[in-house]
Amino acid sequence: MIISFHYNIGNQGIFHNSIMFVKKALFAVPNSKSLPIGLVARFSSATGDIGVTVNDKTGVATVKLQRAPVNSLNTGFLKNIESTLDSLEKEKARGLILTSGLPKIFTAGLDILELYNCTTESLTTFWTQLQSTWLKLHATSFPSVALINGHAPGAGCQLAMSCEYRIMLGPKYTIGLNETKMGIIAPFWFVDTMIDTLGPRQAELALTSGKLFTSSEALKVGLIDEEVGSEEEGVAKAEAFLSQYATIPGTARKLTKLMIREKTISNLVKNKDKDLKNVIDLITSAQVQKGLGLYLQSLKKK
Ligand SMILES: CCCCCC/C=C/CC(=O)SCCNC(=O)CCNC(=O)[C@H](O)C(C)(C)COP(=O)(O)OP(=O)(O)OC[C@H]1O[C@@H](n2cnc3c(N)ncnc32)[C@H](O)[C@@H]1OP(=O)(O)O
Repeated sequence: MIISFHYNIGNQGIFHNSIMFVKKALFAVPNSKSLPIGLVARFSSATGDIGVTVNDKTGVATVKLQRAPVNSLNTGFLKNIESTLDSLEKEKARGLILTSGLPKIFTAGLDILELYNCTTESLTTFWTQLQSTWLKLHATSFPSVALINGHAPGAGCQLAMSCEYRIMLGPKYTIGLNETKMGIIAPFWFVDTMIDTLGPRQAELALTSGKLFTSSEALKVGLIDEEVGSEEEGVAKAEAFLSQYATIPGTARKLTKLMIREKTISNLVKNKDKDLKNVIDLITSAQVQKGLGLYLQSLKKK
């Protein structure tokens, strides 16, 4: 049986039971409103929706990001993602498939509106939430797969790299850390994650040029693990990857993962304040604000 719900941890919490014969919801939904089974509810919200579907045979949760138009990551949406991960940890999920519920976009990365014309206070709230959400995703106790079913620039690539396995739908979409193209630099923990994923040589080439890789280029350099031709194929491959862990003792698996990721995680944990200061200094500078304004305009002109 599959248990599915949709939730949004803003003021308008949603519990959307779309599948009949639900015996019990596996996950507690903070601030949620119960709705009659079968009733479809949609609230548009600045904090986005997260659709969670749990396969109760395997314990694997599929988490679909849904914040139209491009799943850009603002404070509320990041908080929503973090709360979802907390629920999955609490309920001892056996695996995560992180994907998008929108056509063509995995996530467009950071919401540039959180960076443009921001105050030091709003940027601090935003960036602290980003650090916190990323630390949760990077250190999940359960295995994670990013099913990249659309473009994944900037922090979209960062979220994908933090999953343990990446499957990307080809051939139309791109993925990468494109910060230098925007005249900004990737934070050191994005850089660390890319070095962990690609090795220093390919990471340097990718980061200095702000390269957005096609799926086949990404496969070649090891930014993704598999390229697929359809979402169905992607789901099947993700499930196959996760199924190998059914027979591996969870604690041994988790500790091994954390040992490998420890350096990158503790680099951020120890240097959170320094990271925040770097971001505030860079993002609030007149030059970067001008560049971000032009970048936003260029996106809107298309
Ligand atoms: C010292 C450390 C400093 C740290 C600095 C911070 C690090 C940065 C990490 C980041 O993640 S920065 C963001 C990186 N992302 C991008 O550059 C993506 C930009 N967007 C696109 O390339 C395209 O929009 C797309 C994702 C390929 C989708 O293309 P599509 O043609 O489908 O849609 P659009 O018409 O372009 O966009 C629709 C709508 O969304 C707005 N939008 C797009 N991306 C963003 C975004 N990241 N943030 C906010 N808004 C975004 C776009 O302007 C359109 O708006 P409207 O015209 O409909 O108003």
